[in-house]
Amino acid sequence: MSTAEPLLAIRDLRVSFGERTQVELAELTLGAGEILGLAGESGAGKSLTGLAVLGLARRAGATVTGSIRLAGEELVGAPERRLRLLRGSTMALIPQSPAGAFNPVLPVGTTVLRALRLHRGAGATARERAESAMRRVWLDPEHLARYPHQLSGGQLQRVAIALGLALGAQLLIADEPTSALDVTVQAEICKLLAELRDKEEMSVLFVSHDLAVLAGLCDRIAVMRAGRVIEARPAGELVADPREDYTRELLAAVPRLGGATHA
Ligand SMILES: Nc1ncnc2c1ncn2[C@@H]1O[C@H](COP(=O)(O)OP(=O)(O)OP(=O)(O)O)[C@@H](O)[C@H]1O
Repeated sequence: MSTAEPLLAIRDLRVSFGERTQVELAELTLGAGEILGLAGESGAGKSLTGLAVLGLARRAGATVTGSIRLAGEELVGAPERRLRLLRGSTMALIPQSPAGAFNPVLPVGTTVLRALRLHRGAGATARERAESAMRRVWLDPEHLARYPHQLSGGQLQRVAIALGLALGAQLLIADEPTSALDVTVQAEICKLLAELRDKEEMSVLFVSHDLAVLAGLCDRIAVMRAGRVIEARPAGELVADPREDYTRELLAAVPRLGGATHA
């Protein structure tokens, strides 16, 4: 990758189902060590954008055109095999509910080790990688021996992040990763993502309808409406001085961000 190119560069992206275009992005970029928030009301196209980056929108039946470059590599039109490989190495999905990512009848470590062996080959290092990744998400590696139901929602989410780290992800695509968690656990996951950004140059595309969460975590926020980005700016600026009425309305709905003054 040339140094001038951001880790993720989206240009002229269009995601459609039949005649209906649901996402139309002229340009959106994400640098190494940056957390970009995707905000907007339900149906704005946030998740679909994340799915398109992961190469999963086509599998969901969408037509995807334009360009999505990850570390200099074009993803739109890339073979499914290549996309599957990238999903297990360069990028990882952090889902809303990590429970779905783990087999309920297996210790979470078994799922993690299987994924590591599948993507990174066999070897004694798989266990070491898994244990080291657990420490990076502030969990004792002994948690690998537990079953999903023996872990709290926040712990399970951290194991999901650990799996992405162990696989070597440079980009985490987090789709509402905290909305199923209570507020203190939410804050803990955000703190962890911020630490991974600061210490490891991790990049995160953080999809959320919760502007308060995004404002506290993200370097930049892109506000989506009807499939388009209507403003994308540094988080602090966007919250303090929104340019678009729609952004102002979204902020007004969040009391913690001064809804009382905007309402
Ligand atoms: N598989 C699909 N088939 C047809 N339309 C779809 C499909 N997936 C998403 N859409 C449509 O694309 C639009 C964008 O959906 P998307 O899930 O990206 O919204 P969102 O901003 O993430 O909303 P939410 O916060 O509710 O998840 C919606 O109108 C949705 O109905």
